[in-house]
Amino acid sequence: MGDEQTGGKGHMSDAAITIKSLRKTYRGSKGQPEKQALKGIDLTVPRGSVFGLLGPNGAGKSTLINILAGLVVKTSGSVSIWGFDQDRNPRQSRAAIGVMPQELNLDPFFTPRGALEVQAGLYGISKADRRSDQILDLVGLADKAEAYARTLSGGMRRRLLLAKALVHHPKILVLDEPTAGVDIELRQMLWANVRKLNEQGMTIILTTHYLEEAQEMCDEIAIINHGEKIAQDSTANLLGRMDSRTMVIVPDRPIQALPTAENVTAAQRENGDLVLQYHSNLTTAEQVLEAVRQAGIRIQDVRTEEADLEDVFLALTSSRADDLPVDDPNQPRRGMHRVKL
Ligand SMILES: Nc1ncnc2c1ncn2[C@@H]1O[C@H](COP(=O)(O)OP(=O)(O)OP(=O)(O)O)[C@@H](O)[C@H]1O
Repeated sequence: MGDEQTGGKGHMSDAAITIKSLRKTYRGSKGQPEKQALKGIDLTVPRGSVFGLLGPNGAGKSTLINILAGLVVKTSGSVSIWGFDQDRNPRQSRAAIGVMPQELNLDPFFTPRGALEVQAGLYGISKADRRSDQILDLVGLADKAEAYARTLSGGMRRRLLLAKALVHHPKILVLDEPTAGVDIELRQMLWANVRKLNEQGMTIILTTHYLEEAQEMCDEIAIINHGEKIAQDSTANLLGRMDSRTMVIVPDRPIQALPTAENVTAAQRENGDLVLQYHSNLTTAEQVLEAVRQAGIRIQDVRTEEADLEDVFLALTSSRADDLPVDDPNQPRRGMHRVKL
């Protein structure tokens, strides 16, 4: 019935979160100009997804998340959480979402169990419905249930923040930079939990600076820049947009001259490896190899590297969206992890 009214696909109740024309302007204080942190964002987060919200520093991610969490008041626009309008149904929309914040602000005088009990009280969860021990167990804090928060390590505090976000069994869990500066063990615990919760049906929204992580974890990604959404697509489609390829060839002896071919950039690394860059919609791998043979180079070994989310991100957030970053193979690429020079 709802489908008839709305044409089906865009029906609010199909989405975990629907954001329309969301704006946030921070008032300038002490002579500072005002700051438009969000300039009219439209965003739909599908139910059941692991959704990545990415953007460079200052793009507006925290502002967006804090609006979802009810910590920042929007300037205009609408936010609907699990079908509940934030303004018209504040209680239901708040109950549908749990947020694990970035800051480790915990009351030092509470124990983890105490902190969860207080949180449950805030959400009006009856004693019989509380699952504090189960949640502490999930985040690996069962043995610290009675330790004071001030005695907990940074990692344990993060676990407790995750536990607090889960107390009221939200439909949607938001994680703001959950793995910034955490050790490998905690990172693995977090991702294992995220996967488990998602399999149980929870919608997950996360921001992360680790694009490899976003690529691995997220079904769908939105990229925001300067307060505007500049892309939203499935992770696979975003990656598919990039057709840049890098072929690295280990020649069997020092080379005399670089191969030349149209639309192919060739360079040599200090270790003698040959780096050829091309676009798969312009040039085939065979054409690249042919140019290599033409230059009299014999191949001892070869590998190719595809674009990853980092490339997509850089391409989209560089000043001209249609201007793919041009790689100088003699220079390490920004944040590049696969090409070791
Ligand atoms: N309380 C505030 N008052 C004024 N300006 C603010 C305030 N909070 C954020 N801003 C500004 O709004 C813009 C967006 O900030 P926001 O923290 O949302 O970005 P972000 O994408 O989360 O960045 P980061 O990854 O660095 O946290 C920035 O230019 C920031 O300086």
